[in-house]
Amino acid sequence: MKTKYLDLLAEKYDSEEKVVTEIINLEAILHLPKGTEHFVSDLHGEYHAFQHVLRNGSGKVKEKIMDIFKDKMTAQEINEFATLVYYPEDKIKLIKSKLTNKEELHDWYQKVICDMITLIPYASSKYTRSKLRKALPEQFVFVIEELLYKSDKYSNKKTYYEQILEQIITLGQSDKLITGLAYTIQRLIVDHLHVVGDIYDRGPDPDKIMDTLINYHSLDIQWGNHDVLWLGAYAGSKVCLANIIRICARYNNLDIIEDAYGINLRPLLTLAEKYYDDNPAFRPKEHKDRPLSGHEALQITKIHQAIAMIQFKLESPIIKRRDFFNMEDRLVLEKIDYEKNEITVYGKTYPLENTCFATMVPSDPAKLLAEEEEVINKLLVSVQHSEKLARHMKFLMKKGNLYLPYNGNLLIHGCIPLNEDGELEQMEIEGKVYKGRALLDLFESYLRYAFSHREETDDLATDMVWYLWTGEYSSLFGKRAMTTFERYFIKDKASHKEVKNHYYYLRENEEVCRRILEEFDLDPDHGHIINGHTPVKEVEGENPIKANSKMIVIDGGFSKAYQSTTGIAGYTLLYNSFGMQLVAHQHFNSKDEVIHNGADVLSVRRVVDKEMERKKVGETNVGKELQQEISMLKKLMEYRYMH
Ligand SMILES: O=P(O)(O)OC[C@H]1O[C@](O)(COP(=O)(O)O)[C@@H](O)[C@@H]1O
Ligand SMILES: [Mn+2]
Repeated sequence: MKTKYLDLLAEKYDSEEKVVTEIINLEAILHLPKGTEHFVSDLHGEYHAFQHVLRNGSGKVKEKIMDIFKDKMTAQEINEFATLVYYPEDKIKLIKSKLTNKEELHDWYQKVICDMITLIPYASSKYTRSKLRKALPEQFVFVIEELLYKSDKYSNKKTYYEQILEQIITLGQSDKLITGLAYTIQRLIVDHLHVVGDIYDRGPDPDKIMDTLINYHSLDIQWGNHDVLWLGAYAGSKVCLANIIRICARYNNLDIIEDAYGINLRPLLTLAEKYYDDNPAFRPKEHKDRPLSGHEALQITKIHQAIAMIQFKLESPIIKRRDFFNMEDRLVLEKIDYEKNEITVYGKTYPLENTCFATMVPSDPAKLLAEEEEVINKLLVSVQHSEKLARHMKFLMKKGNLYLPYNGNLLIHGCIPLNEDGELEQMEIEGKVYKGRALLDLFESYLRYAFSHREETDDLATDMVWYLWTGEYSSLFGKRAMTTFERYFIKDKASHKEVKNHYYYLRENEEVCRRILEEFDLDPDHGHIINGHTPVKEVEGENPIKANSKMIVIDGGFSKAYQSTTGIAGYTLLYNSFGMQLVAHQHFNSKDEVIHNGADVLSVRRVVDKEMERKKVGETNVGKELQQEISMLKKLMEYRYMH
């Protein structure tokens, strides 16, 4: 090892005692049980449902409360207390509104603070004191530590402790303290969060989810195809940009574009008003909590058509300049017989309905009108100048990857493209053939390049981002083609079918999963593949745990739009030192219902895997890093102090 590095390290550890203390500390941590990992996916803008799952730790918070208080509290009291931990601000307000006098409130404060102080040591029993300290509300660390570590063996301090509590209450600090402690408990119960893709699209509040994630203590993200679409838009892909606006229009979510991200839709609206009218195929989806006036609905219908047509036109030149995308079938505008109003795709001819081709010149159907070009260019400027979007996209890049090997498992939103024999599918890019992990690494490097060269809009890297959204061998999409055009304009549903990559059938097979794990240098005896992306249809009896538990699919549909297909409201996964558990969530109605009725989402647990022996930090990713630190410190010890 370079002595220079050791000299630098010695600046931080400038005494023998400091080195020794750190080695002892790290060695000891390796023997603590591993922290709880929490996996979620396909959040699709459903901020409230996500918040609930995050705050209740997929049921873990209540479980810990039960462990401690089941003999001391009624079921009703446990519910109330759990709700307080999930939503402290709202619950405190509600309780206060019900209490009639100061004494009652005083007693309530006293009891609740004591209960929380009782729960915290249990919730933090896997952690070092220093880690617990970091999780405590900063302004109250001293007070809380006094209460947490109270020892009154000699009965000298009884009144001292009582006084601390009394002063907090009389000085009006209880609400703040209880709120802080509630968040401490949430944080202690989940050590690390994995978001296995698709934060964006369909639901109303992806931006709020991003803000939550930015403030979360520890997480990683595996991008989904919808996240990549947003990254692509920000990175300069006009076709990705057209797509995100189209999807927002379709789901009546243009507020995200206009209000949340401050992107100006006026030029698009002007164009839309000029060329389009009502059209049943483009009316926005209805939400019972966000009703639209007739006028608003009509406006969105027009915008939806305008941006969809721009999208289809923008696809054409990319398909033509990138032969190897192998997407000629998607040159749909050029497959239309404009006289007969029909289209021939995949060898079949269909009549078209609900067409809106006012801006199209049949002799050159993919040509953007000057007005359309101006609109999309202005939109791009607006997107790339949104401060909030910049913040969210940069975070998505910083915490995100296409896939992640973590603690022996492979986390990936979509798939590893396979051929029908279960071999890794090959793709030729710029004259070289790639497959498996190498293909994914290349995809990721293109995305990162495009992101850091936002001014380049038609280069290979930017086109590749769109390929990740919709290409046959994209690990995020993994279907033969996206039939968006057919879904709008062809009645026959057979034309809407999107043929899935073999992966989605072969992943039922243990051997296939084992080989994929090996491709990523993971141990097939212990690892699992964790996927999102394809809604698991519980109603039809589909099992999210596949291939003898090697494969777990956790897209149960947070997305309200998909809940009737899945029959549940999302899966999440927990992985602690005892093993892995899948949690199936029932419909989440509203936060208010939880706060008022203590009605928690009922969740059903299924054990995926049990550890034979409790797993320790030493066996985890973090443990490996700590071991490296220890070995450095030992070298420093020899070099500096052991002569
Ligand atoms: O249900 P919608 O919103 O029309 O979206 C359908 C489209 O979404 C996709 O399923 C992609 O989104 P997912 O990643 O959520 O599956 C496409 O394959 C399909 O064409
Ligand atoms: Mn997806």
